[in-house]
Amino acid sequence: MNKQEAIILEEKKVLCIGGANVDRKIQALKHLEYGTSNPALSLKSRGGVARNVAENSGRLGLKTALLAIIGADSEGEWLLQNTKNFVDLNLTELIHGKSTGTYTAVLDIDGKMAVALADMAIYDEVDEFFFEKNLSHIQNAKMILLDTNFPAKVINKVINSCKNTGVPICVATVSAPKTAKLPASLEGVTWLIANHKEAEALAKLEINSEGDFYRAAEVILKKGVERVVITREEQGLIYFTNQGDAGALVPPCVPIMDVTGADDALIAGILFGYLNGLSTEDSCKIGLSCSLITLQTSETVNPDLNQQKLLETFQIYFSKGISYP
Ligand SMILES: Nc1ncnc2c1ncn2[C@@H]1O[C@H](COP(=O)(O)OP(=O)(O)OP(=O)(O)O)[C@@H](O)[C@H]1O
Ligand SMILES: O=c1[nH]cc([C@@H]2O[C@H](CO)[C@@H](O)[C@H]2O)c(=O)[nH]1
Repeated sequence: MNKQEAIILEEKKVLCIGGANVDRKIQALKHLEYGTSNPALSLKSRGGVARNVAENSGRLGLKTALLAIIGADSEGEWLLQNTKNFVDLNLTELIHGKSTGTYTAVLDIDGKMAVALADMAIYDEVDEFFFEKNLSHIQNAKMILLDTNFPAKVINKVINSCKNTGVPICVATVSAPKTAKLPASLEGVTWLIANHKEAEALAKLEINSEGDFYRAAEVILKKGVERVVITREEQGLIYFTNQGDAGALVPPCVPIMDVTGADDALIAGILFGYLNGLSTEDSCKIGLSCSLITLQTSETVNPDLNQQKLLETFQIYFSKGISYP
């Protein structure tokens, strides 16, 4: 049996492509005062959008692999050790002479991010050769999750491959500046998940009202996306599909420790619902349940997440009228 046949025989996986970072979070102990020193508490956590979605998905029981690059340094080793129990890391490469990506966020007393810095020069090392080398895995995935950490050329090639093969793909926009790396045509994209600022950047319009959220979603759909989700912090999210389904979902109020990673948990939950045959609305409710679980921990991925916890949270807040898979 050659390598190609072995890949096809293997159980298909959700392949997450993009960032794997070390997160450094500094939580203010009182309301932040700018231009002076603030008392704070520091925390190091596993991060990177693709890695976070992969870990959350793995914890939910989906067979998941990560296509990422990390530095051949102690931070990279720490990341591998803390990811390998949930995610197949065979495709994740160690790069000598480059530092593992870091994300440093300053959080206000309420757990909301005040400012964050992304030191991720390592992702510039990802080139078309890296894509070609991994093409058979991309073509044979059950589903692709693609974030916008890698260079535009690579992002473009992954989206094109999915368009040509019909492998479903979910794009996570990551940040407003990185949204600019996405191609003008998003044909072949099954899900696109963006926050308020990322949706503004992608749709090239300001979102100031309820109607503006739907206007932005419509512009994004016109680029060829099948389903778009725009998240909006405590107001939850709106979804809009090219089949004409649309709606707004508002989560319940829960005590918040740290918002970092709530979006990545939401994406993993949406993928879990979608791959289990749920509707767009119900997949989004599963996603919201996962983000509620993440908001209540200071870790970027809640180590207590599992299918049982998801089911309990989902039933408490959203069970009415849904047939859970
Ligand atoms: N304050 C909050 N209260 C309740 N839910 C929240 C809150 N903040 C975020 N969420 C949940 O997390 C989801 C994603 O949050 P948000 O819109 O802030 O995206 P994001 O900025 O990409 O998130 P992240 O901070 O994880 O990068 C929301 O759709 C919502 O379900
Ligand atoms: O440019 C980026 N900023 C932030 C992240 C990651 O987002 C996560 C929170 O949603 C966090 O873990 C950070 O590493 C990234 O991968 N790229």
